[in-house]
Amino acid sequence: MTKRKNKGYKKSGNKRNNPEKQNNKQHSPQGKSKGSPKTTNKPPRGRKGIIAEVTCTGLTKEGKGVFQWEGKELSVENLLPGETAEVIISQKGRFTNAELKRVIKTSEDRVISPSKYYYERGGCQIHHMSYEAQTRFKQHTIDQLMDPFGKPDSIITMDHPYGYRNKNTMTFGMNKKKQIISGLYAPNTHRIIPMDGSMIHDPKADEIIQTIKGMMKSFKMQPYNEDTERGFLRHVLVRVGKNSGEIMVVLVAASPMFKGKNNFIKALKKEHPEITTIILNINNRSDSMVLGDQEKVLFGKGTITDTLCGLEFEISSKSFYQINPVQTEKLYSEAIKMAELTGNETVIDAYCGIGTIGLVASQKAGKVIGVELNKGAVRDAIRNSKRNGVKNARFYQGDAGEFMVQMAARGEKADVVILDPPRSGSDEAFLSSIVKLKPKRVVYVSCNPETQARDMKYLVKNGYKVKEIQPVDMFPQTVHVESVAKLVLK
Ligand SMILES: C[S@@+](CC[C@H](N)C(=O)[O-])C[C@H]1O[C@@H](n2cnc3c(N)ncnc32)[C@H](O)[C@@H]1O
Repeated sequence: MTKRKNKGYKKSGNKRNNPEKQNNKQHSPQGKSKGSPKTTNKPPRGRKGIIAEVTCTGLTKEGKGVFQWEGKELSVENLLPGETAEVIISQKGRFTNAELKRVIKTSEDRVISPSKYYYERGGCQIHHMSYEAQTRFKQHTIDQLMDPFGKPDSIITMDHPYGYRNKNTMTFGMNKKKQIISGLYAPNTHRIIPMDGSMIHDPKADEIIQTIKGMMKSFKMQPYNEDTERGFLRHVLVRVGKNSGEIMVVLVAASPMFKGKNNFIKALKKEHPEITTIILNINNRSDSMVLGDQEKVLFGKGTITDTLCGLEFEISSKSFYQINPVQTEKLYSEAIKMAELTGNETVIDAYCGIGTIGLVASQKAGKVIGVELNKGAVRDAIRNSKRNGVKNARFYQGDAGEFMVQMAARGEKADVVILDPPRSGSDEAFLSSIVKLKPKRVVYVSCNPETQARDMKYLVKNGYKVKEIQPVDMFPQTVHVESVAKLVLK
């Protein structure tokens, strides 16, 4: 658990200016600093900007440093509260953009990130913050969002907040020198940031992806080009069973015509005998979905197995599986505690994925009913139920809201509802059915506390009371927070 301090986070407006103890170390994201800062009140249009010296007064929810400039509140990546810095300010259309040039006074919360992609971020928006400061930031975020319901507990932190992701996806492309690159898309674009790994990825998964990149040239395998719609390999997804050691590699290609397939697979297995299954996924879509519908197993059984909370789970390529298994065990244990199961209850596991929460709950419940939209995940859940010898759980495929409406219409009963919806949260059909079914307890697990708070507001208006909120740090180095809340029928 971490100490609860409130340092320089942005509340509303930009009134806070809380420079903590600072030193005068210089920190230059672009390597060099040139000349003295200039300021004018009109930033030029386009890429060239003007340089301004600013002081950071808080953080946005995306983890960007907030500062005032010419009467405007702006934000910039990689700047921390209390720090002064030179920023490059430019105008693009109606938007004023800021880019960090160099930090003049650093905060005691700043750390030298172990990532060599320090300024490219790749999803780790706050890896320049000490882990202690990250957890303070997250606690503050959740405290603010949950303010209408009471004070959340202290966030459950991770002992080793690196290398935790069990699923890595890298996109392939070509740089201007016609060299093959792999990396992550820059936020909100399809521009690839070349990276050969990340501090939060499983290192073995990164290693396999780099091997594939290295093999592409000799196998004359072209990366797919979205503009010309030519080429073959779009992405590589690697899933690692952190406890079992099993590894799945998914080659996402634009076409099923895989020239030299057998030799490629043979060579990859030779380099990485630890790979237990290889899948070819065909994605000829033009949207930003990584996986297409069509799949062919090229080697192994097409799934991996992992253990979680003492149970075994079979996972297929498209099924959701929590990406941080160490913290997932803590999260699930909180959720099960909140469910207060005595062995007799009927429990609904809504948005159940491959059945993980429901199967863990089944050991302490009378009966578990799971519902999930993704057909493959439901197949996995049924298989997982059998694999673990669970006799009191049933899994159904469908929309959780519609399923609950039908349950309510049939006058069925549920004692506890556990829901774990996607980032967009639940919907009115689902929530209004909870109100009709009247379970004694609702345990709401969420990776997006904003939509969780919105849905909890509905339940509170309609007869429920929030008893406990437990944040869990499932995504260290990023701004995301997981939260589990217990609501009881008044
Ligand atoms: C955050 S995941 C949780 C999965 C599972 N509880 C776990 O911990 O692994 C959300 C799940 O909701 C499923 N889902 C999304 N929309 C849904 C809907 N309308 N009805 C049912 N399931 C849905 C997704 O396929 C995904 O498996």
